[in-house]
Amino acid sequence: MSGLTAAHVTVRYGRRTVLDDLSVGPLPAGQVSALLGPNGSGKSTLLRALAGLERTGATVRCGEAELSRMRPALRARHCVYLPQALPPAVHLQVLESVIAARRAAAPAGDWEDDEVSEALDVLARLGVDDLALRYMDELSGGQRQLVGLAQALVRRPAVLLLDEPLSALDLHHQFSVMQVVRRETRARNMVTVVVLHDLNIALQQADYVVMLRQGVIVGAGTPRHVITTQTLQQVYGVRARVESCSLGRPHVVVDGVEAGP
Ligand SMILES: Nc1ncnc2c1ncn2[C@@H]1O[C@H](COP(=O)(O)OP(=O)(O)OP(=O)(O)O)[C@@H](O)[C@H]1O
Repeated sequence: MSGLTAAHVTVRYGRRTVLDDLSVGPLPAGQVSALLGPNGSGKSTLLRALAGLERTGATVRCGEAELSRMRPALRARHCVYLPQALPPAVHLQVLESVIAARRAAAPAGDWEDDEVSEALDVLARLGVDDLALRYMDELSGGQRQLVGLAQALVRRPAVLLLDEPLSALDLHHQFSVMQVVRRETRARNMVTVVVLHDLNIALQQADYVVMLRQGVIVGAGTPRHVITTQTLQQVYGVRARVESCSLGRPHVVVDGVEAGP
């Protein structure tokens, strides 16, 4: 079966069970899936479990490959995870950092002759090729986030896991980055999973969404199917509607918040 599936995902922090025997997927190949849910609902924990970065008894498969049986180095080649934290502000040129990421993903001796042009091309697709010769420790937070995405994309994974990749970006870059991620996902038939807070971006840019509440999946499917007045009330505690704009695209209008628990 094509796509990413995970079964029996259980994650505990100390005595606290955050995810209890969760199953998710298949998250389709060639499409962007968004993990949604309020703060603390378990999105990052689930993403880290998919990446193999949490101790969990889960079985994680991508197509025929069983990721959960792979050695960490091999799994990391299949599956690139970009954490919420920005890439470190080290004194390294942007271009070097992207080339280093590409080399880390390719087996030794399998580096391509045109790695410089490949790295520049990824930076150009994200609209930041003008930063190529700048140093990471001289960049703004948003610029570093874009370079982090370039480092992830240049590794050409089968599975791309992005934790809030838009958090430091301006409005233009939020949309342009999602367009690049969608395009790359389709072109390479990747499974892309993105943790998002912006439900309007999820409605317009994700193909598939999984909504979590307190570590439990309350809905999975197309954004229009999952993001509804009922789930917004139940999961986010807001009174809201999903309307169509003048171009017919869906967007969330919030009328108020429910009384606190
Ligand atoms: N290292 C940790 N140690 C203990 N508890 C943790 C740890 N990391 C996360 N948790 C707890 O696990 C739960 C899920 O956290 P997680 O970061 O997965 O949520 P999230 O949905 O990604 O939240 P946010 O939207 O705020 O980033 C939270 O209650 C959190 O406090």
